Amino acid sequence: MGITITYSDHETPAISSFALKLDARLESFFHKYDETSHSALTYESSTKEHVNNEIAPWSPARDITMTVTVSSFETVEEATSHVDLVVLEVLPEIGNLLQTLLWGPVDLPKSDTTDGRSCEGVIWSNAPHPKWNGFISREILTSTAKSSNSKTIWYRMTISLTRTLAVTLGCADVRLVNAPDMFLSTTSFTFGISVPYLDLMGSQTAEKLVQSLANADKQLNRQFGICEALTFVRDEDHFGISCALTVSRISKLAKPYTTEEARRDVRHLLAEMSSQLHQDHKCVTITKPAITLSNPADITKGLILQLANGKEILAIRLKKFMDPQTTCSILRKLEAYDEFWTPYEHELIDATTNQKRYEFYGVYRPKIAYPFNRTYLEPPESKEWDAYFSASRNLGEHLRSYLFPYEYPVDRFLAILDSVIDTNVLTHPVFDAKMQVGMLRLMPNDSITGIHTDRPPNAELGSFRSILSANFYTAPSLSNKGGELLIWDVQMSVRSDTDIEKVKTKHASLNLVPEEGDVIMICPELPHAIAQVKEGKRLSLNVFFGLLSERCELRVWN
Ligand SMILES: O=C(O)CCC(=O)C(=O)O
Ligand SMILES: [Fe+2]
Repeated sequence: MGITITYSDHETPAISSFALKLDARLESFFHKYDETSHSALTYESSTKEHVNNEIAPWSPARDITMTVTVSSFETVEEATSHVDLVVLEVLPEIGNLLQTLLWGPVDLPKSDTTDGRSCEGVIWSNAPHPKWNGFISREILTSTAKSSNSKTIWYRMTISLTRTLAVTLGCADVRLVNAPDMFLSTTSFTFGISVPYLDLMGSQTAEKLVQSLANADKQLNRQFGICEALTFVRDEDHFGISCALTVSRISKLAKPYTTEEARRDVRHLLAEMSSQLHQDHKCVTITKPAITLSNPADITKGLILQLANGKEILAIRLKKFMDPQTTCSILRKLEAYDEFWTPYEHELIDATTNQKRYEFYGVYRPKIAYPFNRTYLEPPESKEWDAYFSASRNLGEHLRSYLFPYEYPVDRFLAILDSVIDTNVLTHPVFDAKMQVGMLRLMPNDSITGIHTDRPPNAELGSFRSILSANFYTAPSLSNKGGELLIWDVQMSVRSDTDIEKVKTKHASLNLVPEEGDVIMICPELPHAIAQVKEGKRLSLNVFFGLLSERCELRVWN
């Protein structure tokens, strides 16, 4: 059994001293637990690993997130025979322990019990803490699928320290392995809320905000049978207080959380907050959501159109699209061959002179893949175009053959997209040849990309109303290991360096932590960057799409 505690920011002195104190107490508890229980408990804390690592200057992370994950079962039989024991012994023990260690026993009333619409036995309580200015929410959520004889239990305690930092403590997740229906149909979305700093000066706004979110949050739980996490970010330079809210719906019916529902909930929260804060709606800004789909079949044409130009949603994540055991691990074998890789340079085009230059952003590509951006602004007879089309096999074909008998994940992804919106590999109109599809991108430890936008300047490719990109992530969970995908919800004039300079002074609107096997689609015309890789290597596979101006169809290339 493994327990991992991760802290997102060690640089802040308040956080590091808090983390070290908690570490010491937990370590001694886990040591005792090892001696008295039949199962060994391994304990890891991120404070041990990354104390000196730098946080990307624009990283919005200013909170602590500690996650305790308990997963000790390999087989259904084993899980079934132990689950009650584990739930009874381990969960209350860890939950109560963390609570007691930090603040002494607190009586959390089981104030709300609802059978929810789609899950059973949600116990949710939220209590103000007697000693300090904050609140604790504690959820025990169980869900039983009778058909598959499976049971899922979540336990989470969230502790928010008003105005200073937020902590999510103890997400103990006991999963039975034969419950694929349950996990396939879990859908969530994330959005951010921020309140301008001025309003917080000398006022009680922050406390009220916390309270109103807690109330709204309670209602959301009641309404949908969802579990959620709130994190608050204190950002003194720009926004004041901001918060990211992740809402997940657990539905046996595989019904995705629609954008309409997300919007309705955002409106609901906004109204709730405004009335409690006596504030004008305009003072509260709400960032657009990122949609997470656990089942790729839930993708729709509507979602893709909402992502176009970053107009309505900022990202679509397909969770665990690729199999870690096969596709991801086979692709990751390539990391070891230094001779396979060469620097990939990002193009920079001066908006006034139309001159291009290339800059190394810390990303490597396979030598056998000729980068399409080398052809930018080059005439058809140039050596760059010749190099792009002359290879007998392009990288996509190499990877398809390398992965055989496992599928090339881009093929399945394009087939799924094609079932909802016509999707074809772009045939270059001048060369009458198919473009390459799929670019591997390797970022070693410490690398970091600048904030950039992507749009090919070659008009002959077609007329596109929006560019989209999809990234397939092969690394084990990147959480707390850096390499987050940061997106700024700022509409740019085409290739404007001044706009990018302005963006650099702002915090990202969205900070996505890619996990092994995920695919994340974004609109790369919005400024985006990859935060510093802090551990291991970040290997991903990237594809670009153009949404045609005249027809609702996608063209694909790299
Ligand atoms: O690897 C990523 O997360 C983002 C890659 C990127 O820059 C893009 O999709 O345009
Ligand atoms: Fe990009």
